[in-house]
Amino acid sequence: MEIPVIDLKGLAGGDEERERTMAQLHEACKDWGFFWVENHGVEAALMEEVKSFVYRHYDEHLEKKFYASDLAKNLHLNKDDGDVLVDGGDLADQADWEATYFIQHRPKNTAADFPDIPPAARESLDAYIAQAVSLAELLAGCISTNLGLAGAAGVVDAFAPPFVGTKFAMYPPCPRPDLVWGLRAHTDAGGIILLLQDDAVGGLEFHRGGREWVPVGPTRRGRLFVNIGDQVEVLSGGAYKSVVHRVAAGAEGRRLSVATFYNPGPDAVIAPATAAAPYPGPYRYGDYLDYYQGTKFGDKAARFQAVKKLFS
Ligand SMILES: O=C(O)CCC(=O)C(=O)O
Ligand SMILES: [Fe+2]
Repeated sequence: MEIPVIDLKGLAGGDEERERTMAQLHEACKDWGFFWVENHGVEAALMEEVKSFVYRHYDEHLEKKFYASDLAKNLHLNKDDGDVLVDGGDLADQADWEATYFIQHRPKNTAADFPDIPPAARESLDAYIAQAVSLAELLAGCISTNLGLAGAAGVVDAFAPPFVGTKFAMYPPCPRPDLVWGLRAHTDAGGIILLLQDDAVGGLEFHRGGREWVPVGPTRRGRLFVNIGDQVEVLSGGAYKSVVHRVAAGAEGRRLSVATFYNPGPDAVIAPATAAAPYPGPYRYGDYLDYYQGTKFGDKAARFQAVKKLFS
């Protein structure tokens, strides 16, 4: 089965078309937890400008540092000596083969803290983020409607004031993809995640139905990829699930991804739609996040249980 592709143009159509699109979105959230969107309102030219910036910034500022890191040096040693100096199992449990940086956009824009971003790139980034936030808010509104969550219970109000930030990532070619992941399996802590990713190199995989790993594959036709995080699962009372995903390290070609997280603000209070659901809440999102930092690569159900005990 193919990952759903939702054409968001339908939301602006007549009643029937809009209803059909809303139903497609509901099915994608309920049955998959991840999907592609097209006609999403984020300009293709801006997407290209952001990607060019990420490549250039990596080439100029990050690549050398990355290959000088202990992780990269150890993997090269292994390869050259034909000798296993690092225990593979342990390494894959401890490190990710990725070069990343994070910029916060809301409530505060921290792009100015990065002197390496030239003004023109900064302008493209800001414009891209403004459109990405509009898209996230559109999806948040549709998700709330589909879940029957009105007013303060809806995603936008529950998250207010939202935290928005972007993780820029490059997954460099890896000499030993058998020893390490690009990014270990996890669910995302927050709300709605918009992913602008590579159109040539794949590696991202989602664990569908807890049974099979579904490769997302390179981006086609200017689409963006969307997945939902733990807070949408909690708000929905489990109607929608955040899905475990990981990134495989690849031997050939580097992979780019730009993940924009539309999350609750730290003081937002999150609670499940129905009291009967086996979910924590109400809790402060900042408390959830503190607990998540240490358990990101652990079991989600255990995390929900622990948060319930600790904070609800
Ligand atoms: O790089 C990707 O495609 C996904 C990144 C991701 O899952 C994350 O940062 O949470
Ligand atoms: Fe993720």
